[in-house]
Amino acid sequence: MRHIAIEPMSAAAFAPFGDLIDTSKAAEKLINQGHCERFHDRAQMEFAGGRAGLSLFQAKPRELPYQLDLVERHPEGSQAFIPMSEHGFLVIVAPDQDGKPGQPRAFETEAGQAINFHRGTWHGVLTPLHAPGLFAVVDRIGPGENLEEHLFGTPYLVVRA
Ligand SMILES: NC(=O)N[C@@H](O)C(=O)O
Ligand code: NI
Repeated sequence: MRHIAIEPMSAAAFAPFGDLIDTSKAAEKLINQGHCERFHDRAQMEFAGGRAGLSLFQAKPRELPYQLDLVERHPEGSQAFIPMSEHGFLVIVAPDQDGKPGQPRAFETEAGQAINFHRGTWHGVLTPLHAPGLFAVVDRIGPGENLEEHLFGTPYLVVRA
């Protein structure tokens, strides 16, 4: 089985696929009488022909090595995964190659980080590595199909480098 080594997550490495959302860059605003830093407007979200939806996902934590059988994409909108617990999680993406996913890449976030897949980005489904696996998800609610799946002929195995 082909291996994918987990890469260190960074905004630059993830930029072709989406936004890494965290507090590493200084807050733009100090609000609430100085009691709160606002890390303002940190994701490029799209909800073509629909609206933004906020859902909770209760996902089963996975073990590493992780067998990757499938990636998917949302042609009409972005999708943000926001952990509701202080844990990192596994993020898998792939470039598009003529309508099919190219070589997948794997990242592991740090506690306190969220991600937003840009519209149409090939990605693995929500993959927690720690319980409770509870996430807020912001994505498109609207008419028409917004899910395209690709099953790999041969699965990949995601491993720590
Ligand atoms: N299908 C769904 O609601 N979730 C997936 O899009 C996912 O990326 O986990
Ligand atoms: Ni998705």
